[in-house]
Amino acid sequence: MFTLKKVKYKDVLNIEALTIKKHKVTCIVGQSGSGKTTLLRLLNKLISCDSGKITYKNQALKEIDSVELRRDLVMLPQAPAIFSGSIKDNLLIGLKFSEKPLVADEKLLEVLKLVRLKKELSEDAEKLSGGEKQRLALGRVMLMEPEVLLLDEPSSALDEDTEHMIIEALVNYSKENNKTLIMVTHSKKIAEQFSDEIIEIKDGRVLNQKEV
Ligand SMILES: Nc1ncnc2c1ncn2[C@@H]1O[C@H](COP(=O)(O)OP(=O)(O)OP(=O)(O)O)[C@@H](O)[C@H]1O
Repeated sequence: MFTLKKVKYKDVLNIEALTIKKHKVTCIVGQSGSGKTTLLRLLNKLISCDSGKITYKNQALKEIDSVELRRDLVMLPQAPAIFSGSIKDNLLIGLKFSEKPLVADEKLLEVLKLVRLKKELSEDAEKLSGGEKQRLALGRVMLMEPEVLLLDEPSSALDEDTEHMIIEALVNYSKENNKTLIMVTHSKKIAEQFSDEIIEIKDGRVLNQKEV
């Protein structure tokens, strides 16, 4: 799905070769500051590499229109934005931005259940806790049903039990719907348990890529 060859980005990333497979769960692990977020941003074309080549579905990423690309991929940043308004507004905003058809409340409630958020659609989103906001943002991304989900520490604000539940639900959802899930995580335990492949980054380089 993605291939990277001799990719350099400033002094931050220097990747000889890397492949990320379609329909798999790939976890990216590594110390803080090792370049994990930068890698996701390169894949999402938020930034471009200084040299080397990245391809997506065998096409050079630089030749793919960013708007087209983002119909396929959605990235959830480490600190996702929550907008003033209700939970429903916040769930629908991703669909509105990407000009996708809106969905009925029933579907929204299904997604809330999936991310284990026991709240009413009408509740004020800004009053949610940090972990609840993170789950709401994850629900927003899942609702957009992209082919590829790029998630930057989607469970960093959650306790271990909730984290486990959410990641499990997310992985099941991805497998059942043939999604490609690329996820940065601080947790080696989560990576070992849920991924098909683990990419370990150290000082901007791929230290290890292994099938689990
Ligand atoms: N555009 C940039 N120019 C220069 N340095 C950058 C740029 N973007 C990121 N960096 C630096 O690159 C390093 C890697 O950043 P990155 O956010 O990718 O790390 P990370 O592995 O995701 O870290 P964390 O786990 O703490 O989120 C950091 O030292 C950061 O300051």
